[in-house]
Amino acid sequence: MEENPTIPDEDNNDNNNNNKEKESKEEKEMGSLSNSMMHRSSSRPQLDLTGAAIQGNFEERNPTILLPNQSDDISHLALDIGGSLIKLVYFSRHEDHPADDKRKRSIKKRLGLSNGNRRSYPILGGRLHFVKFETLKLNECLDFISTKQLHVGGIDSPSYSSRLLTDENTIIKATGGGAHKFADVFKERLGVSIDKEDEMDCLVAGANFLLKAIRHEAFTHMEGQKEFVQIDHNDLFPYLLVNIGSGVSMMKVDGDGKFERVSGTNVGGGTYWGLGRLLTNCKSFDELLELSQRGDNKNVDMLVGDIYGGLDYSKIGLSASTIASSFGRTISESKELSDYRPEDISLSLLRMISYNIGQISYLNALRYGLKRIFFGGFFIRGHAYTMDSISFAVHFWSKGQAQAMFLRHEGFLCALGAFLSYEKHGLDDLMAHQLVERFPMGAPYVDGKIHGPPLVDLNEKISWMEKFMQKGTEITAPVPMAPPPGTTGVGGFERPFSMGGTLRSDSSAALNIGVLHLVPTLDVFPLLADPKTYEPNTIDLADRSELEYWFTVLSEHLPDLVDKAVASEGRTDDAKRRGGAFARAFSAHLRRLMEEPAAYGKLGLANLLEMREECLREFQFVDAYFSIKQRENEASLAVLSDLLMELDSMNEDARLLALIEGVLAANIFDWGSRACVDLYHKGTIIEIYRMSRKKMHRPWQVDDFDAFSKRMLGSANEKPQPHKRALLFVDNSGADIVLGMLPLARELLRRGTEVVLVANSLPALNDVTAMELPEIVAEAAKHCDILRKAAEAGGLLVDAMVNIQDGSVENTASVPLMVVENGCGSPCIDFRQVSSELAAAAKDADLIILEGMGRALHTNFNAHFKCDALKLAMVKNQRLAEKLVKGNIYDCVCRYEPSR
Ligand SMILES: Nc1ncnc2c1ncn2[C@@H]1O[C@H](COP(=O)(O)OP(=O)(O)O)[C@@H](O)[C@H]1O
Ligand SMILES: CC(C)(COP(=O)(O)O)[C@@H](O)C(=O)NCCC(=O)O
Ligand SMILES: [Mn+2]
Repeated sequence: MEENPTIPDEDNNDNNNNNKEKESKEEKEMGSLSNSMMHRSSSRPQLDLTGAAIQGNFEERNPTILLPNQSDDISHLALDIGGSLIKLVYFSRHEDHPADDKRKRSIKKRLGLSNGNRRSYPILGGRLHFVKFETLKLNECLDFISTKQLHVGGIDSPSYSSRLLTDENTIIKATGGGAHKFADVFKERLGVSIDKEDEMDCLVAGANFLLKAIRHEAFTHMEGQKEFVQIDHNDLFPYLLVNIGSGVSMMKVDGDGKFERVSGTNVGGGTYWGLGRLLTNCKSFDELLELSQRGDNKNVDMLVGDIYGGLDYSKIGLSASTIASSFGRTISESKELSDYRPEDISLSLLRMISYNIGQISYLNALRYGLKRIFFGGFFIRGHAYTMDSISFAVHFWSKGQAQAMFLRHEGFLCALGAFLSYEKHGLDDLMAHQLVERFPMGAPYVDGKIHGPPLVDLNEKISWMEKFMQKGTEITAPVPMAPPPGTTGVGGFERPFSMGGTLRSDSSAALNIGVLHLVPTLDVFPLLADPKTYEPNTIDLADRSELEYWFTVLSEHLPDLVDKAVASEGRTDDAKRRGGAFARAFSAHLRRLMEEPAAYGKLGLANLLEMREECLREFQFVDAYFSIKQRENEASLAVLSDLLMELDSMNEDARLLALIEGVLAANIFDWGSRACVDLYHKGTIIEIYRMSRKKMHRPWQVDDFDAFSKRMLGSANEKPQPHKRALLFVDNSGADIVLGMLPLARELLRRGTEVVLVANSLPALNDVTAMELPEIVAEAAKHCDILRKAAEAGGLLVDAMVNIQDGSVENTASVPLMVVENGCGSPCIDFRQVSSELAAAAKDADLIILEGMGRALHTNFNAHFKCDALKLAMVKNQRLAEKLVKGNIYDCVCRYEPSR
């Protein structure tokens, strides 16, 4: 029986019929602008609860709940049934109907993006889930598969109706010994046939896929430090792959499908767990591993010093603390097993096995001249000390020539390989930029195991959260450590680093993998100067003081955010409960990341800010700032014509300056900044905007305005060509977009530059979304002919679009103003993963303008582009201002970098 309370398996079991009803009611209430956004949210998986029944004993803590009519996902499943664990990889695709609104259709036509010019993927977006069970508990695994109906149908099944009955011919790919051993059980229990795939083929296919497709898959782990390794696809082979499962396999991998099993050892994970269980009476693997964390193996191991009377054997380079013989000390004393501490036994065993595997691996790497060794298999279990021990052994025996690397999906290589062996799924072509890993409340906390039945609805997920978080705080508390043992190393390795104070409890920090979202429509932004070296984050949270600072900022902002989110849904009881759950979930993620910053891959500030938005969505807050955004848009639109008149009365030079000032001043409307939110209590939107404009004195803290102005306006005797197309990455709603970016867009249009407004695909804080923009532009166009004509030409005005049939007829009176979505739902932007429409729009662009702190400072401040780039932002945080621009809060950045 698992210790943990019932927990969700992933992020896809969280909707219910109530929410469907709620959404449709809100859709009506909120009118057309929100329509399509709501649609997005309802594209989340829906659970059909009709006919749901509790199966088995009602008294049981975690009864299995059967959902006979569950029609959420169409799934595809592959298994690796090993000697110790069953690993399951399954794919889910919810019936997604991406809003095919007019804007999208029109922009697709305009940019020549038809569905036909991309390759067609049988998997058009979906998610890969990773789950494991103990092989001894095969029944739990079968129940899980049958509850989730994973064995029914496949990715090509058109609908649930075709899945009602198990197809006699349903075939599931499986590998591992159990694929042979348990084939009959699968036939009997689930009515499916097992299609056996070769384990070694799968192992290598899985490893190659992960190394190619997941950006932060491989890492080194030395002396407690985890560091992700950027793998160059062209320089991956050959390598040694060591899979430490129950037993150990060592493969020399020369390419896709090209490998040889060069060695192995029978002393592996099964040995540690089996022998450990006999010697310590532990009831679970994790318990055994946790014991080792408090162990001191010098009580069990015979050290060089024990043999040499406390002296080093320096002639052959062995210190007194070197283990001469694992468990060797137990022969010389007349002690019983019960006289030894289980902690010491567990540690001694763990080191014996890890060193042994490390050494054999190195010898094989040496034998075949391989520099890199990747370690996989669940023996490693993301355990810091195990990885340190293996790394040490490889480093020690190779005298620093070889390096051990580990894989985040360590134990799932074979299962993933089996999954990849299905033909036609198109997965093998997926690239890193088409995969987004998310860490819903569940995945990181369940350790890939299922501790109870899948949750039926969001309500249940929230209850679980309430229970689990209480327990979770216990679990995530630091483990009290015994004083670090002094003399337990192999030559010079006095003690493994991770045994020191920073050790975390591994019962909460087990599998650091999330759910892999496959998004084939994502692209690398084509205007990045060098995609290979591009790093979006300006702030690296590997720096402890940065992490602590931003942890505090985000934690302090949480109550206000919850309040906004709950208010955005009318403060209903349901919203309040979800708000509480969101706060708990996000805090838990923050705590987890404070414990181990690299737990979910390389961590930058942008990842934290995105995770906050994802967490809100997980608890079905569609748009927490919806009404605030509307209010600010209205207030700003009301004064737009006055502003435009004022601008039009200026000469060209003064106007350009006023426009840039206007963008910087209006960037103050940021509901993500603590300082700004405090300001809003002090005046109306317009008052604050005026105050902000008044303070816009040049020189700004970063001030390349003159260079930009020269490029735009030239000098008296030289008038430059206008840019052909500008991409304006817009930020916040209200004054920011209406009084800042739209007037700037208008100026560019007036000068004959096509303008593409690039906005978020999904809401984040008070950022304006691509869905909302056409309506805002339409309103603004009422005050301005330039905007109207350009918006018409760009197919943006709905009325106009009706007349010109989907915007296909060009209006030659003006260069077009267009809107594209960026593919993100975050206040920041990662240019390695943008929407295909943005990538297409970028093709003809020769100017990009990034606006706001999220997109121009937290991310991309140091990014280089192939075209001219202008980065505009007000720094709304004191510490960032000091660090980044050696200035103060409310200073401004106008950074202009001509094309490279
Ligand atoms: N929860 C667990 N239960 C049992 N063994 C575990 C667990 N977590 C990690 N392990 C370790 O992982 C090993 C199995 O690794 P795995 O890669 O799944 O191999 P196999 O395919 O042989 O089952 C076990 O022998 C044990 O050392
Ligand atoms: C979330 C944000 C990046 C949004 O800024 P924007 O891109 O809208 O200019 C920014 O508000 C932020 O960094 N806030 C946290 C810092 C603070 O509260 O001081
Ligand atoms: Mn913003």
